[in-house]
Amino acid sequence: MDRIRIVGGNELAGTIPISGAKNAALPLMIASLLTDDTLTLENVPHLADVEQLIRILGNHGVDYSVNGRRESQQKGYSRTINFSARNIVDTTAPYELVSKMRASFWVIGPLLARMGEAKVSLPGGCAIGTRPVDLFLEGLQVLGAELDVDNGYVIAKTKNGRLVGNRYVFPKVSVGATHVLMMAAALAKGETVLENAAREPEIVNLAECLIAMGAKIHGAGTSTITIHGVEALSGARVRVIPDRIETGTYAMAVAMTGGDVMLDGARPDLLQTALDVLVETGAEITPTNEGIRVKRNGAGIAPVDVATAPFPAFPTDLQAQFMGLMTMAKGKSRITETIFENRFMHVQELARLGAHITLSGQTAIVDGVARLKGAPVMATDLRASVSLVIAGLAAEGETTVNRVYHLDRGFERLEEKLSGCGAVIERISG
Ligand SMILES: CC(=O)N[C@H]1[C@@H](OP(=O)(O)OP(=O)(O)OC[C@H]2O[C@@H](n3ccc(=O)[nH]c3=O)[C@H](O)[C@@H]2O)O[C@H](CO)[C@@H](O)[C@@H]1O
Ligand SMILES: C=C(OP(=O)(O)O)C(=O)O
Repeated sequence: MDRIRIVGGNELAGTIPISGAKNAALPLMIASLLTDDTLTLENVPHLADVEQLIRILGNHGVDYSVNGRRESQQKGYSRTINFSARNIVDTTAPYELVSKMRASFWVIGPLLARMGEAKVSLPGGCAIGTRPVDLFLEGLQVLGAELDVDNGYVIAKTKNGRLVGNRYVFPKVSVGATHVLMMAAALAKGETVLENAAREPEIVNLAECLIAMGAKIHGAGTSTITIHGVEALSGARVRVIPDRIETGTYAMAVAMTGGDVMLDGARPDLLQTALDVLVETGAEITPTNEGIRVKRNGAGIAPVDVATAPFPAFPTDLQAQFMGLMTMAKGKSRITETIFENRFMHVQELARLGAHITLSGQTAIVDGVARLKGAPVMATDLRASVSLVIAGLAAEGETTVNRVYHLDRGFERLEEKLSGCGAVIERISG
């Protein structure tokens, strides 16, 4: 199993290119199931989750080509991929494929909308909470689906071959359920109104894609999304937005080590709350035509309290990285996780590097220390893993992060991007 070895202590300086967003690319790829035409996606990141979803879509009969070829020549770089779901040959998404990744469950929406049936295994994904799918099921039922859960599979059918538009008020904001119901409603008969919908930029990216495919959608990016179902959708060409979580992660790395880095291609509007928090910690953030410039020097890191919440608030996917940063703040900070009930797995690993963190329910109290010391640590989930990388970059001596397959799910060329800015970081294979 690969490991990442870091020798901490260097400031970061240079340019880091920001990749396409994993969490936008995945639903856009799934949207290809809605049409028998070709959906072309630009800026698709080269990540383990993307490769896994290609396999899952392939099982349904989706063909793909990368820049006109089956495989990319340039391993590890964002690519343009054409997806073609001309013939859907199988409406079952099996356990072996779906259990590896949460978002693969989302195929249930387009399969049901286009084919009138779907059998999808209950999902896996990062172990950060119980992550039920009740909202997906309730919402699809409101659109007229008949559902059964049997042997770990959701078996879904439409009554007369087509879903029927309706009003659904999410009892809780859910990114995944908003994606799924928006895709399902795009081909339903009549109008659907989704209230208390997620407002994340990835929802807006998916809505832009569906609209380019001929869907009639208003209000994506607000809490109320209205969808007038159409009979069929066509192909389109759509660009995946830059990854706001990757952007925030590298911004926090610079805030941690000090230095001066240009995050090339980053969009500040996708993570304004997190950038504002970084400014409070003492980092200098400058939006430019190319992206976002992040600098910190001198005065050290100021402690700041944060609580995660749905967009536009501070994202849960940056909570672990921010905790990494706060471990070396000049004082105490409180970090409250409100989205997932078990997203503090990084606490005990950060403690191995010398961090002082205590947990009180859903709040972590971080008492900043003057220095961290390198140690072997274990990656437990995607964002937790990268918080250990951030801490390792600032720790004295050597840190080894084990189980880096978590990192490969969501960070394209991490070692290359960081070493290009002066970090001592390498992957040790085997
Ligand atoms: C691939 C992808 O885009 N993943 C992101 C997506 O995950 P995901 O779409 O799984 O997250 P949700 O927004 O659905 O989850 C939010 C909360 O709602 C709960 N819930 C969700 C659905 C449901 O049917 N019932 C229910 O109770 C979840 O357990 C969680 O507590 O949004 C999360 C919140 O921003 C991010 O951390 C993930 O990185
Ligand atoms: C939690 C994440 O992914 P997933 O929803 O696929 O588990 C993530 O991207 O941080």
